Amino acid sequence: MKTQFLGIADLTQVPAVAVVVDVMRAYTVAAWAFARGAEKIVLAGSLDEALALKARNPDWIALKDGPPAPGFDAVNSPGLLRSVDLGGRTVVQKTTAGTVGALAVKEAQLVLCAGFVVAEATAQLLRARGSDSVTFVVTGEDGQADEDLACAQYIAGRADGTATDAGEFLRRGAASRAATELTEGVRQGVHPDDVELCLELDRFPFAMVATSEGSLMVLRPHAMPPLTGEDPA
Ligand SMILES: O=C(O)[C@H](CS(=O)(=O)O)OP(=O)(O)O
Repeated sequence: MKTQFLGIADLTQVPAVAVVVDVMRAYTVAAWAFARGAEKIVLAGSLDEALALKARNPDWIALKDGPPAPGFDAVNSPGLLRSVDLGGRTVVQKTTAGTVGALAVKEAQLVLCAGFVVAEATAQLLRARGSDSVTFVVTGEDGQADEDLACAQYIAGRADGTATDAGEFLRRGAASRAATELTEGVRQGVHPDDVELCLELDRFPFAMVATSEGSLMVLRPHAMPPLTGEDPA
């Protein structure tokens, strides 16, 4: 499998297959939203768009990163979201890096959004699709976020059968600047368990697929069957 790892600003062409990685915290949060029952997540391009969508659909849950803000129902924290019942709800998510990265590749034939919590399911879906060329979008820190790059490299390895041990990749996530900022209170809208939750390998058995639905980009879970027999890696 041919792979490239690019920051959002480095995307000069529409990739055929894109895996948008945001470990801390957008796509860990998205996975938790689905685990808590959300039907779908609309990825908003701006705070104004998120608020406009919420105004048109008052039963939707508007979520943003940073501190709580008027008009929004939730923040971008897996630790805070994990106790919220989202059964059947639509979430509108706007974050600094993760949602921006997905919207930057919305023309791709296949867009997956990922973090460590859905790593194996994401790799499994890439294998199932027979993807021979995959662009990983490293969303954080202008493509330099090591938790995102580590997760992307791990998924790439799992997808092409070369990676077996997640330990070093997870250690890089734990040592990343984002982890430090979340732990030391630099970022806002944080629960003390957020870093640990973002580094839970394969917590969920689904990949997350983003598709265009009318003018919106919509993320949905894609259940993957449990692996049987030989480990493909
Ligand atoms: O919520 C997060 O941790 C970040 C926001 S920031 O880097 O703290 O400004 O958003 P994300 O898009 O999930 O990386």
